[in-house]
Amino acid sequence: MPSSVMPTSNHNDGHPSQVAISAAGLRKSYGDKTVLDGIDLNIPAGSVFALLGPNGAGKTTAVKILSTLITADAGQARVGGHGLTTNPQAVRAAIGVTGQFSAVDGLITGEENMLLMADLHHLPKPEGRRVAAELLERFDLTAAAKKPASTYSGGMKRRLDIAMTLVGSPRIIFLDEPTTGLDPRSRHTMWQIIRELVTGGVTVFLTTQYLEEADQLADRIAVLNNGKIAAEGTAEQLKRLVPGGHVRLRFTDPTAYRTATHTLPTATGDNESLTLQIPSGATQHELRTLLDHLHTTGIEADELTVHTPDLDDVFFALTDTAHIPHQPTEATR
Ligand SMILES: Nc1ncnc2c1ncn2[C@@H]1O[C@H](COP(=O)(O)OP(=O)(O)OP(=O)(O)O)[C@@H](O)[C@H]1O
Repeated sequence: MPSSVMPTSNHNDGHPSQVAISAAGLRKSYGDKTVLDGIDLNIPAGSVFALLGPNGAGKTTAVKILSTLITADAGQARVGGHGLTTNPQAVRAAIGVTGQFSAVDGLITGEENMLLMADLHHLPKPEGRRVAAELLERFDLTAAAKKPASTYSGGMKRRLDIAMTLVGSPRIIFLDEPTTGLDPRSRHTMWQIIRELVTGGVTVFLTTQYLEEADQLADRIAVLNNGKIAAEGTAEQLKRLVPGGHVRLRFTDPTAYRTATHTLPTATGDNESLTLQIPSGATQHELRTLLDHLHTTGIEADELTVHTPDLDDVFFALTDTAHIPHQPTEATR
């Protein structure tokens, strides 16, 4: 068993499942502002966990606590099999942290940043050089290696940051909003990097404001709101928590649209775009019932799309913030 994971009392198929990060009742306040109000976590080794929440929800605070940068006011946590308060040194040895408090020094080159990291991890010089060169190559930074990191683009800085984190071969990596501010191509590159890390057995604790990012990457997602975890589960489980499934019918003929409006009492219509929205799940049975009804009443829509709830619906249902930045997601499937 890797030293950075701990067995739980749960045994599956005769093998103990392994937990990379666990927490119970984590609390943190600044003055009279409660930021974390009793957070419980249980993150299996080798998985991606996404902590999702609006600005100021406490995501960075959770990362800082779990990576020993600050202490919680109450609660317990174990990271990589080590108690946060009883053995913070061992926790630090097991983890890597990248994100808003990046370790990249802009005044020195990418290569020098890497070599500094290798020194911090007490790697012998030749090995430090080899590891640095390998990681720079892996993250497509070899050509820029001799340039000051301050000249790097946002995407390059994030890649350097992750490369620096990997010098210590951490089994658990905290990525605090790893793609905030990146263009779509850099964001997809970062997603690919994260997937490769997980394939290599690393546990990833990700914070994000991007619903699509959590949907794409995470095995489990927790939505943080008002200091508490409002819901936790797989993307599919979370989507099932909220209503929002509907079928949309679009017409070009106003008469057909009006007829349909009268025969479908649960539908809400948009008279300008001649579309009708009918609450419906995406199950075969519900769709067949609707299609049968359309057929027997002679309604001929020009377009029919099925919309299943997405993480946007979940987010808006579970958090009380009206606006968060999000990437366009496939609204109709
Ligand atoms: N050192 C501090 N002193 C006082 N308040 C703080 C401190 N650090 C964080 N806060 C407050 O705690 C709350 C949570 O902050 P945190 O950075 O954890 O949120 P976040 O979910 O990461 O937000 P964002 O997405 O904007 O980064 C915010 O209201 C913030 O102002």
